[in-house]
Amino acid sequence: MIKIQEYRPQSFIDFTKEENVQAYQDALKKVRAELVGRHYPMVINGERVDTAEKLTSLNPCDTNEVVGTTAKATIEDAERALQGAWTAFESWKKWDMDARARVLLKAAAILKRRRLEACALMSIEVGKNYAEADVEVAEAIDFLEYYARSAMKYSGFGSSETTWFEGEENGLMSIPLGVGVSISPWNFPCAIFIGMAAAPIVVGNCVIVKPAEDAGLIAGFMVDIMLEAGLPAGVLQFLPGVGKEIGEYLTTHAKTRFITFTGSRAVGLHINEVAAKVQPGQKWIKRVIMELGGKDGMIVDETADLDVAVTAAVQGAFGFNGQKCSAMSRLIVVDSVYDDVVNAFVKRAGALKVGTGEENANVTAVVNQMSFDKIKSYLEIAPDEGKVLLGGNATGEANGKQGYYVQPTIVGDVKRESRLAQEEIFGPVVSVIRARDWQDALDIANSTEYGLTGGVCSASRERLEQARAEFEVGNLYFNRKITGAIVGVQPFGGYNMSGTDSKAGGPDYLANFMQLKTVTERW
Ligand SMILES: NC(=O)c1ccc[n+]([C@@H]2O[C@H](COP(=O)([O-])OP(=O)(O)OC[C@H]3O[C@@H](n4cnc5c(N)ncnc54)[C@H](O)[C@@H]3O)[C@@H](O)[C@H]2O)c1
Ligand SMILES: N[C@@H](CCC=O)C(=O)O
Repeated sequence: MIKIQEYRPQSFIDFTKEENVQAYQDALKKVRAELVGRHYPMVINGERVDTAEKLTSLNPCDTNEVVGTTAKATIEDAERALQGAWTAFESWKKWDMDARARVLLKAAAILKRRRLEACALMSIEVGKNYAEADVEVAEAIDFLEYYARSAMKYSGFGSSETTWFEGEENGLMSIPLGVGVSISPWNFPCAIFIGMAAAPIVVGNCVIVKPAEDAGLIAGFMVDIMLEAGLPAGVLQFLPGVGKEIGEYLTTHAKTRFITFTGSRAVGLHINEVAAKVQPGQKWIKRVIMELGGKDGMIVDETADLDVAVTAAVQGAFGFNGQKCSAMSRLIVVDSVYDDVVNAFVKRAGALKVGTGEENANVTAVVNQMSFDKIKSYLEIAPDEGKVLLGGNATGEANGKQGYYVQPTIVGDVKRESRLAQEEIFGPVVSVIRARDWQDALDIANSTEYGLTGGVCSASRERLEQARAEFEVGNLYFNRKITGAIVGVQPFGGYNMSGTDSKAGGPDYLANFMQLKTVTERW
């Protein structure tokens, strides 16, 4: 077994220190000189292969800027990648678990050295500010480090415990599934992208990775690191392309053994449906692991520390412009403290600066035109569904730059059953809902079809214990923000329509990508 230190999450960079801000700005210059304008081809069977058509990544904070391009895979490319991955599987599955884990550890080491480059690239490609980009790259390093260590417990015959039985040897072997497809979103294009690839790979599977259309460059950057770390040809097939085309082809394909998907509820449910249909020649029931959207609520009751609650609300709602599945999009406040909480929340959110990721603004542009239009459509109905207390406009401009800018928006007295209170908007828009009392607040919190993150700000032990038992979410937080789960510390995944609760960054996550074989030998 490899001798390595116990897993410890990465610490975050302190951007209150001038030298760290300077280092970030130097990285932005380096990335602008070396990565912006670059083209990433596909990687199939270890070869870089290009396509006639390309996908273009735009800077959302300055839509006049093309950040770079990737190949746009065709159905034929997808077929070749799938067949090639099955060939690679024949040898990769026989690699020693430690040897596979070593590739992840090496990739983590390279990423640590290139940490600020990865951050800077995301500031330009998806508009993350410094802290948001840093937290994400730290998470990507953590996934690699954590899954490498987790894999070791599945090494060898009898790696899972069975009960002793006289006269026999019994053992439970964990074996990889085969070739799967990993389809990722643009909002965590480094951490989720690499976490969903590294986990199946380290336990012996081969994976076709299909990044989101808006974030192909950071995905290409991460693939380069995995290859530099020594991943053999065909184990990780990089297939940038359009979800509705190659994503659809691969999820429907008879030779796809598993699908790991993170993205919207609509696409996730569609994939779940097509994957369930058995295709001619298909030998297995496809395993589907999916993490979807959220409409996450945080309750503030009359016993809460107001300052703690408002800080948690601002961080949870507006971090990366509310473009997190975990974002606090519903603030549920009990009537007796409603005015105090909401006034303080509006005041604090009103001080947030809107601008580019590169300028390290608090709130930057949302990712693309479709997202901008969708958020705008919710802002249009906001005055009918509540009282707009802050923002309310999709300006499309900030500090002279054209981009997908939306003002931080707070809508008060939103009705609990309204669209604003029930549908995932995925932008800097918060619905505040007035509850009669604590029990009413908990009922409102549980009144959506989602169940990803949730929070309670309260000093009442009794209420916290009730929420621990009754708040229906996969990740529940007390007296802090409801975003920012750390690998190994807060395993992440949702209930109900938020997903299959696979708990990325948790102790059992790798089991999603293995099948168990019980072997008995009578002596
Ligand atoms: N629960 C979580 O852990 C988690 C984490 C991040 C994001 N999300 C969710 O992701 C969503 C935002 O991401 P998005 O806009 O990229 O989501 P999306 O569903 O639009 O796209 C996700 C991926 O699916 C692909 N895709 C689209 N149609 C497809 C099809 N028919 N077949 C196969 N693949 C297809 C896309 O190309 C993309 O790579 C939000 O709903 C957010 O809550 C959830
Ligand atoms: N894991 C992240 C959210 C990922 C979804 O967008 C968090 O905990 O905030």
